[in-house]
Amino acid sequence: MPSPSPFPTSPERAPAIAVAGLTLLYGGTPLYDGFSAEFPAGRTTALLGRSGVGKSTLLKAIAGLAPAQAGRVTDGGGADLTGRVAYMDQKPLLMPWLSVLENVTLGARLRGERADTARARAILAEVGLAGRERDRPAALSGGMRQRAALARTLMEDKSAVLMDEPFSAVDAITRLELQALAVRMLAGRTCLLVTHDPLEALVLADRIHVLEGAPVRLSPALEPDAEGAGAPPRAPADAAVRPLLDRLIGSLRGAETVP
Ligand SMILES: Nc1ncnc2c1ncn2[C@@H]1O[C@H](COP(=O)(O)OP(=O)(O)OP(=O)(O)O)[C@@H](O)[C@H]1O
Repeated sequence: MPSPSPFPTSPERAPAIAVAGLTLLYGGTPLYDGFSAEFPAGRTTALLGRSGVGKSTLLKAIAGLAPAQAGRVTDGGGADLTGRVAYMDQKPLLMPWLSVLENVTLGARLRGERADTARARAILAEVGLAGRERDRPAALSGGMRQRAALARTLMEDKSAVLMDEPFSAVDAITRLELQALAVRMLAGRTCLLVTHDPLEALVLADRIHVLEGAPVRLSPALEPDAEGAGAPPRAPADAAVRPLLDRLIGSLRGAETVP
């Protein structure tokens, strides 16, 4: 009998992610000022923007980890998202005193649940870390630590997933493999993906926004499928992807730089 997938389809219906009236100041300057946006249920939305514009802060605010002065995050129908969201930080944030396997099963143990170590091992194998389960994070390369953090996020099996540059530290081939894995595991979930790479956004996302300005504004969504590029994952060299890449690079060039 084939072994069950370590990525079961989430039993819960994926929520939309609706941000309403987000206001957040750093040093007295509003980074977000009454910002509202809705990201559709069951879809992957990529967020691009120049360095420092506020992409990570938006993800953190949605995860409840940024010090917002005002604003509400709901499923689009008024219910909050508590317990339904997995968040992967830009930095791997692994506990240095725990093994890789213990880091991946940390969420369950913090909740007082029995950790499913068989599933954790299967996910670690999927991200290319089979055989490294007992290592401490310090014994891993930067890219391996990022993959361990990705495994911990996948382990959470939430219907909404926030990922901040999840593939930035890995080599080109590993990146392609992890992108394919992400498409498989994110199917049916609501995902917000922060990336610096417009091509990565075009490979993975159903919708793409560029963040710009201070306070932040969101560009209208680019929907590659509606532009004839098909559904993700898209081949980076696909002829329909190229003009969209040019368009996104143009939007990023034209975006107001952040002081
Ligand atoms: N904890 C903090 N305290 C003060 N300022 C902060 C804090 N976190 C972020 N900022 C500031 O908020 C702005 C947006 O930061 P953020 O990390 O969200 O940008 P980003 O678009 O994700 O950047 P990058 O692409 O370089 O990761 C920056 O000017 C940054 O210096």
